[in-house]
Amino acid sequence: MSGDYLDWAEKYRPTSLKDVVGNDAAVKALRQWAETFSTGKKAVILHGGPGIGKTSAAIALANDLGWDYIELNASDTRTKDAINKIAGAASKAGTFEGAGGRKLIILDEADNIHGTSDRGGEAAILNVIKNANQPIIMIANDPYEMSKPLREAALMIPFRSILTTSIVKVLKKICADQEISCDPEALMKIAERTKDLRSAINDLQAAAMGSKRVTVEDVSTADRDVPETVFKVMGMIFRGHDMTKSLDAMRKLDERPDDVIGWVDENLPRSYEDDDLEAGYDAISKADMYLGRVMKRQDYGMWRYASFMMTCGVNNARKRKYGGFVKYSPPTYWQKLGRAKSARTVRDSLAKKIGSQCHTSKAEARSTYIPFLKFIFDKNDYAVRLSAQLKLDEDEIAYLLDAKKAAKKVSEIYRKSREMIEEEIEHEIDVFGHFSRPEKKLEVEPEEAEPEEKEKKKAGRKKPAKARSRDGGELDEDAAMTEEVTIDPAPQETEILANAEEKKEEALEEDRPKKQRTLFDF
Ligand SMILES: Nc1ncnc2c1ncn2[C@@H]1O[C@H](COP(=O)(O)OP(=O)(O)OP(=O)(O)O)[C@@H](O)[C@H]1O
Repeated sequence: MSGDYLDWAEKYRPTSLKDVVGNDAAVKALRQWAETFSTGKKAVILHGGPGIGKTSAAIALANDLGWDYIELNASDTRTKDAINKIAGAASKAGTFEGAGGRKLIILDEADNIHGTSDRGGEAAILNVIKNANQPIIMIANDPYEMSKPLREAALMIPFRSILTTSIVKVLKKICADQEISCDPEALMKIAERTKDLRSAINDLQAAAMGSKRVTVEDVSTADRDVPETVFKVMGMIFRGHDMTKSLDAMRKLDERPDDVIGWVDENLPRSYEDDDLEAGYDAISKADMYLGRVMKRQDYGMWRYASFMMTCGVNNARKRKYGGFVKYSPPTYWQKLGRAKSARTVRDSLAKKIGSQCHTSKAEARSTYIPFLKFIFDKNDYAVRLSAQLKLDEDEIAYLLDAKKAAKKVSEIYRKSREMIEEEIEHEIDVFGHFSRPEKKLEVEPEEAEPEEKEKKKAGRKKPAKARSRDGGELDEDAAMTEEVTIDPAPQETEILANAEEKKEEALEEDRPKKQRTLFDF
């Protein structure tokens, strides 16, 4: 196998019938039909659910028998011309023969032939089946969507879902080839939720993206993160054969049409090309127009047309067959909106904090103070002090610095500001309780004070345990203690005590680290 495939389902498509997993009876019947082609029916219909190996078996058969093959899509209006050409060429001996003497026509989506406006397609196929000497394999999910004459002209070979154990075997082989270590439980989980090998391979690829190990968590996270129903609807719109099913599925979704259109818009360019892409955008623009009318006229009946255009319209825009793995994503503008919203929240909480410190409105804080703060936050020293003063959290610091929350600078400023706040609290407690440091510095004691009074006063200062708390009860006790000290002093004593208090305050002031009192007091 060669080529650098992005799509694992394509990369691991079986090239020989012996590699087709499961469906042994169907594979056997197909081989027999091919080997007895000249005497039997000219066409077969391989039918069954999606992703179980119908197309793979057809291609593998051609490989095994050395036949050339051409893959056509029944829903493509150009198919009729192509088939006519092939049918015409087939009558000319020699020009149409592959290495093994045959050219196989693989006609995909044969059950969708009625979906085309060009009914001539079906007649052309019938004509080829009847007149040409070349084999045709028609692939269909639901053969009863095909006309009776077409069904009767072909041999019907049913394909069934693949056993979970067989799916696990295929996934294991892929893991080995990709050099990925994979929890058997994770493989089981992938296999159990689908009977379709293509989906299982896609799920494995999605879970293994960017890693060389796949765990159950990877598989479950993929489940959890994505609202699967939206993804299913995307699959029906971009890959489904029945446009009405996509509309029904969308209606059952718990999403508003104005949200679903974002999904369709996001995933359209990943799913379609060229003309299909253009036609798809055309359908989206019509859907958008109806959504606009809903808004303008408040006429929610218009949602019906919008929904129709974004599902059936986009589905019908597809004229070609697309293979390949498409990882559907939520609209990117949601992600942007999410980011913008969180930035708005941070800005508002910041404005509130500034507003209450500076006695200004939130709006004023937003328009005047925040830009100024952003400017002075460049000076690291100010940033720490301001962060402490405003008790900023990391989001708010990051906002002012225009940095990511995880940035080292942000966590550094945050840490230092928290230390500063703690120091400040401790200091306030000290001052409030009148203990420790001031005691040492205070040299002036009122000599005349009664020893008993002095004792009481000292005892009053040494009440740290209670002074630590600011609750009412303890304050009262402390206040009572002060009262005891100041009760009925002699005039001289009053003056001396007042002096002593003044000096004590001065000493305290000197001893106190420079505290920023207002936001802009540096
Ligand atoms: N039976 C199988 N054996 C091996 N690989 C398979 C089998 N079925 C599906 N696959 C894997 O899934 C991919 C898609 O399978 P395939 O195109 O054969 O499905 P399909 O039945 O034709 O589906 P659809 O009806 O949607 O076209 C293949 O490329 C291959 O990787």
